[in-house]
Amino acid sequence: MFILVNLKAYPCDPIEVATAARDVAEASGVRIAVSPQAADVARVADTGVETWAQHVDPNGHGSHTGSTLAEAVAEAGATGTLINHSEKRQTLADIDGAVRAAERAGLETCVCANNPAQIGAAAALGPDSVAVEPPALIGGDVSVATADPGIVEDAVAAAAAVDDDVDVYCGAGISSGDDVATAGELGATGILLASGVAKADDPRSALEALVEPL
Ligand SMILES: O=C[C@H](O)COP(=O)(O)O
Repeated sequence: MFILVNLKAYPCDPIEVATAARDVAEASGVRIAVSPQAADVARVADTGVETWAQHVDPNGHGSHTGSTLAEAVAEAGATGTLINHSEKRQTLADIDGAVRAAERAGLETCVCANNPAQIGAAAALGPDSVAVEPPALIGGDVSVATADPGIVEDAVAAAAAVDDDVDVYCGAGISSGDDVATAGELGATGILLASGVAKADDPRSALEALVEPL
C-alpha cells in the first residue's frame, strides 16, 4: 500500500512531517510520500522522503507567468505529482497536457477524480495512477472506505476496464490504520490523505498508526 500525504496549504511544519514520514517508511517498509507546497519541494526532498508536487501545469518553459513547471518541481527533487486534485481542478485538455508534461520531466503521475466515471476518463489519459475522492468527504472525520465503499470498488472496476496498468488510490477522511486496511480490501493500492497527518498534533504518531496494520 502506498500512502501519499498531501500537506495542501495547511499551516504545518513540512519538514517535521517529511522527517517523520521518512522514518516511518524506513521502519515499516511501507511506501510513504509527502506532497508539500511547491515552494517547499526542495527542502522536503532534502530530508530524503519521497516527494511529490501537488500540481503541475501542462506548459513547458516559456511565457507562462505563475505556472508550476513539471521540469522545475522535478529539478527541485519531486519524483511524482498530483494532477487535477479536487481543490485544483483542471480542464480535460489541461489534465492531458499535465500528464504529458510530467512524463517528459520523469515524474510519476496520479490524476484525481470525483467519481468512477471520471476515474475511467482519467485512466484513459495514461497516468501511472488515479485517485477517487468524493469531495463531500474530503477533510471530514469519516473515511471514504467506510462511508462509500462502493465508490472505491466501482473506481477500481472503472480503471481496470480502461487500463489494467493504472493503479487506483482512494482518499477523503482517512485517518486510521483500519481505514487504510479497509481501502486495501476494497481494491485500492494507495491512499491519498491530508488532514489526518497535516493537522495532527503529533504527525509521527499519526503516521505510525496508519501503517500499523500493514
Ligand atoms: O489530498 C488529500 C485528500 O483531499 C484527502 O484529504 P483529507 O485526508 O483531509 O480528507
